[in-house]
Amino acid sequence: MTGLKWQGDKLLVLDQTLLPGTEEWVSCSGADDVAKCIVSMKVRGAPAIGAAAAFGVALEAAEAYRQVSEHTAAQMYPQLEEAIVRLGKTRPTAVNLFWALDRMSNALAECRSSEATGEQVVTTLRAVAAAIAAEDVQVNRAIGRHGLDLFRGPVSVLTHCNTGSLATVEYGTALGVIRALHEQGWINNVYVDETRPFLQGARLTAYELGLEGISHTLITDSMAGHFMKEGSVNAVLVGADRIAANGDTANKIGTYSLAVLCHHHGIPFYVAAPTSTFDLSTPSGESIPIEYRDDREVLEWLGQRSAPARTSGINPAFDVTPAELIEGIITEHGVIYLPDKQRIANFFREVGGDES
Ligand SMILES: CSC[C@@H](O)[C@@H](O)C(=O)COP(=O)(O)O
Repeated sequence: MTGLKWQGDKLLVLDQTLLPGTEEWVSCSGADDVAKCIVSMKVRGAPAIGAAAAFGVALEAAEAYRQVSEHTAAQMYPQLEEAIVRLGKTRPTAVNLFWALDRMSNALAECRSSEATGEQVVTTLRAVAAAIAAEDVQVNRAIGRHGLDLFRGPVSVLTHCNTGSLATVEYGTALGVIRALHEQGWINNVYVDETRPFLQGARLTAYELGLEGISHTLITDSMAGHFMKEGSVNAVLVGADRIAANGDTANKIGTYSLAVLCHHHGIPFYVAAPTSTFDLSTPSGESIPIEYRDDREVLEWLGQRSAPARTSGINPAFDVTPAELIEGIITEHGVIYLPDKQRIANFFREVGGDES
């Protein structure tokens, strides 16, 4: 399954806020439509946001090309630069958004320096966006394969938030590893944290696992320790929104608590993420920007106030897990065991990634 359908002249976004009850696709024809989908969480999950934003820039190029009278690329650039800025302001934590927008920006700069025609700009940006989406699927499948190296046979795992096809372009990161384990017949059960307050686990992960026929049990976030203590959980697998140069990892709020619980119970805690989720220019988790969302997500339940009228709330959407609590980061190029600054730098040197 996928939550993004690229149709060349438009992007269809599966409205994730309505799942699992209703499958409704929203049609986007420009960067603003895509930005609104990201802000309202119709599309969410770090790699999915990146791919959607890239398509948003490509759609804007077609829109700009239709509007310019003489069809010269020079007239299109200000509109496209504005679109990139607009998309970059949608959500602050998931670095894949900025990674994808940088790729689109670089493509635009190349068009400019090669004096491309307006039509060539449209074609180029469409091709780069489509490549970002296609690569994501391949990368997730590779993460799934490398994740198998960590296991020898049947296991029960616990996961948090949604890291599946809906959070990516297809297949998923942590959920991709779970899919790969399931394909081996190695999943006894998946404990799915409901993931308060937005319920990505209850609404989306349970939905995806159900579609795949993967055995799963929904729990509230606060039950994780109980099931670890009774020996029901063999490993925890989560995704990431941004990984700093020293391995500190920002992910959905509640991830840090899971890592601490794993440490206490001697359960391996794994992060599954593409190399595009590493931000090597951020030295440690302290500098990762954390998104604070509307307090009403905490103070209300199904749109009805559940807390007393005068009670205030606070809603950080992500937390940071220190690298020392992470047993391994599963990437498309292999696993970085016991990640730290040196091991991550060595890894990127070996795989030939950008270390700037
Ligand atoms: C492959 S997804 C990794 C993370 O993006 C995911 O676990 C997560 O935290 C998503 O947060 P969200 O706020 O739903 O966009």
